[in-house]
Amino acid sequence: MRIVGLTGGIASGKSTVSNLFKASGIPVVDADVVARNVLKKGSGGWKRVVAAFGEEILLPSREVDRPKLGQMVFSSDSKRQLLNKLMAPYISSGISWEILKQWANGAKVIVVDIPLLFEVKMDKWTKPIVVVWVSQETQLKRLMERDGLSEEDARNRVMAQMPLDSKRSKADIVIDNNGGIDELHQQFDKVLFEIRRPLTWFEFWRSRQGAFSVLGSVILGVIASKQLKIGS
Ligand SMILES: CC(C)(COP(=O)(O)OP(=O)(O)OC[C@H]1O[C@@H](n2cnc3c(N)ncnc32)[C@H](O)[C@@H]1O)[C@@H](O)C(=O)NCCC(=O)NCCS
Ligand SMILES: Nc1ncnc2c1ncn2[C@@H]1O[C@H](COP(=O)(O)OP(=O)(O)OP(=O)(O)O)[C@@H](O)[C@H]1O
Repeated sequence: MRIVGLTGGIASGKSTVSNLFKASGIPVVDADVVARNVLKKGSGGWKRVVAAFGEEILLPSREVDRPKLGQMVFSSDSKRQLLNKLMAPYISSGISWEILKQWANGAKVIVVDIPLLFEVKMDKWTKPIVVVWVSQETQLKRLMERDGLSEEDARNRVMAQMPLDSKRSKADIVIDNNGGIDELHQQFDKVLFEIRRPLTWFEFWRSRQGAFSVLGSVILGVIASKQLKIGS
């Protein structure tokens, strides 16, 4: 199985690109969705986060008040690191579980959309790595427009992540998303062509079909060697 890493910065356009992958029939594992499930009321992650940050981060429904927690952690490095530490094991096991489900479905190519791919060192599990890049100016503008944030809040969120230029330098494929949607579509078509190339042997063995082929060959080998022993 080919596990493509899709990353970038906040509001650089990852979800826009991952929607294009989904529309092309490629399954996408979305780390933000996994992280949201980890914070659902009553879950293990919720309990740890509430114990550490206090009940003031809860809404009357006892769900986490996400904008409030976001305000706290994006304006304080230590609080953000604490939140990351508490949620990391739940997020990584959630992502692994989602990948396993795609493996069991027989998927040959999947995309894992992880904003913090490099920061949480999951880049070693994904190849190729696609980085959706924009200039900081475009990033701030789109972030403020999409989330209705002040420039200061938007800057805090951007600064909470590894600089996009560093991510760009670690990419196998860069999508420059400074232009309009049509330009993005043109680049996407080339990326889709790349990631649909035939699997390498390693990727094939890592797929369900490959694992079953290896298992089948081992079983046949054992049967054949037993037959040979009986015959001799
Ligand atoms: C702080 C929270 C509650 C704010 O929720 P909110 O709904 O406002 O934002 P959302 O989850 O949609 O995230 C939006 C974007 O913020 C960025 N972001 C989220 N968490 C972090 C973080 N810990 N550090 C840096 N950037 C982050 C990502 O680019 C993400 O795509 C939420 O982001 C969260 O639980 N973050 C910690 C979990 C995490 O690390 N998520 C990233 C998945 S790898
Ligand atoms: N090429 C583009 N031209 C104009 N607007 C765009 C383009 N690409 C994305 N956008 C807009 O920019 C905003 C951010 O895009 P998107 O939500 O895909 O980013 P993201 O990287 O997934 O963000 P996050 O890290 O917060 O999940 C959205 O409002 C989206 O509609």
